[in-house]
Amino acid sequence: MLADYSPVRIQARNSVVDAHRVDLVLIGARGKVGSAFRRQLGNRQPALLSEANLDLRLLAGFDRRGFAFDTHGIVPESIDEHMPERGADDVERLMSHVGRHGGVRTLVVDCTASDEIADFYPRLLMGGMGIVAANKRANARSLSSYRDLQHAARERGVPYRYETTVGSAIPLLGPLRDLRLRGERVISVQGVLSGSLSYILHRMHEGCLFSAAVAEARALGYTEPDPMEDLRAIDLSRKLLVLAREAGFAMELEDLVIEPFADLDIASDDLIPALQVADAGWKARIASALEQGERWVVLAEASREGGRINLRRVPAHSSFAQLEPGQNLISIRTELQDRMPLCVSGPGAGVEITAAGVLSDVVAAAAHWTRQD
Ligand SMILES: NC(=O)C1=CN([C@@H]2O[C@H](COP(=O)(O)OP(=O)(O)OC[C@H]3O[C@@H](n4cnc5c(N)ncnc54)[C@H](OP(=O)(O)O)[C@@H]3O)[C@@H](O)[C@H]2O)C=CC1
Ligand SMILES: N[C@@H](CC=O)C(=O)O
Repeated sequence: MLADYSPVRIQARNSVVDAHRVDLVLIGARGKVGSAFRRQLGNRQPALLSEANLDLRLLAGFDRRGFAFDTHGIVPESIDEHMPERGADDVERLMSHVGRHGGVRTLVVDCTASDEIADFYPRLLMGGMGIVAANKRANARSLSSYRDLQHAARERGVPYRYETTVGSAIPLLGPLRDLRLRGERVISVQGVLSGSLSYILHRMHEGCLFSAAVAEARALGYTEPDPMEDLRAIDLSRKLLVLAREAGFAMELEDLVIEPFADLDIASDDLIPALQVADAGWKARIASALEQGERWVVLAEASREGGRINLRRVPAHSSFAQLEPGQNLISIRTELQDRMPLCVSGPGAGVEITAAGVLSDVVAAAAHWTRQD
């Protein structure tokens, strides 16, 4: 039996006796998105109980360093730097505990950027647990492993949602799925899909140096834990792969032609000073585009034939050049929406907005799951 480790245990909730309970296990509990998610969850728990009859309990939260668990639920904001150290087999024991409690639905919320955690997904889904992920890794592996996850979720009747993995909280993957369910074939997707690169380019067009713009994007929480994943367009290629697959294109990473935004080999620790070598080159490139009435954008696009990510000069009046710093814009062409493609836009990155998108996924997953009672 697992010991209860929680720093603060919640009070018993007797007011809504018929509430539908869903337990949450939060991974990456003290990361930027994970922490914002906990704050937002804590704020919304009473309203979700009284207005939506949903009793969302944080059963456990952990990261690489710490681990908290309580069968009654943890006060989300109470997870902090004093969380007990994680033991070697804590996670394994938590998973077996959850597995034994078949009556209570458990949603695992992945706010990491970890491959190790993505490795767990098949087991979680097959074990009857739902998943909400901000982590893109699992869906950006081979097409067959992407399909296996979809299949496992369907077969076990458990939710698997990852709306924030493309376009942060912009409703994109859900509407795309709806289009396909009603039989509308997607022809192509095209857009500015990276929040950090959108921000960095915007700031450079305003006169900011490249290295300083990257530092700002990192400080604002727009970049990946390793910002080189954004600069090399690795994160963006994961997003494009997920978007293309959700659009119905049978795409592998090898089908994408990827031009890195900045192809530098730099470790995360000394990143900003090392990036200064590229400042002058970027300054000249930006000046030359502006002189011609153009702006640089990083566009990602995919169709059945393949996909491409590249840095392009576009007229300054074009929609892709007019975006706010960090904004994304995605244009979806379908059989019925070809001449006038469907366009969605909004903040493409940011800690609070991403956490809000994760919370939306959690609420939607829990509401849908418990409706089956
Ligand atoms: N920021 C944004 O705008 C958006 C972010 N996302 C995604 O959200 C995710 C989180 O980003 P962010 O919060 O900025 O990242 P952070 O680096 O701030 O947080 C990552 C968290 O994951 C934990 N973690 C890493 N590996 C493991 C592991 N093997 N086991 C358990 N915990 C682990 C870390 O714990 P520890 O500190 O102990 O290492 C940390 O708590 C990423 O996948 C990102 O792509 C998605 C959309 C937008
Ligand atoms: N690093 C990402 C954040 C969201 O996934 C980006 O820049 O878009």
